[in-house]
Amino acid sequence: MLQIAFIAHDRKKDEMVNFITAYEEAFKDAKLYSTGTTGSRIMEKTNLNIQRFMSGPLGGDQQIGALVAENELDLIIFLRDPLMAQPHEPDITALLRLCDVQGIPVATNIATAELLVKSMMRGDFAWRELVHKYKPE
Ligand SMILES: O=C(CO)COP(=O)(O)O
Repeated sequence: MLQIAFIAHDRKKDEMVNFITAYEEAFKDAKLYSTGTTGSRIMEKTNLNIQRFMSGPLGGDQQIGALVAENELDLIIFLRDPLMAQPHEPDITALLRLCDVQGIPVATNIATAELLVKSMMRGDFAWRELVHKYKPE
């Protein structure tokens, strides 16, 4: 089962909710995670069940980062706000760095998110199942 995380900064939350609503079917068989407020907003508008972590500024990005460090996540959709400074910028940078360490597909804008989700729907993420299967203990 694919494991996916959703994160959106405040001014990107509507875009995230609209996107997930449009592609809800594609996410229904995955194990889903999110930061606190993003997850609440998505669950209000969809039937998806999401395991929510802390809100981003309170450590949610770091909690998702811990899953990335263990190579547990297969896809991250992280709609960042490029025009607003965040108090927890170091956490955001750390999360994206860990995605690069593990080679995890991560979308930071809606155009990339759409391409990755379409690719996931086609089955292009099968290699991630192998990552899980052969992960060292
Ligand atoms: O700040 C965030 C990610 O950096 C998102 O956190 P929330 O989903 O709790 O708003």
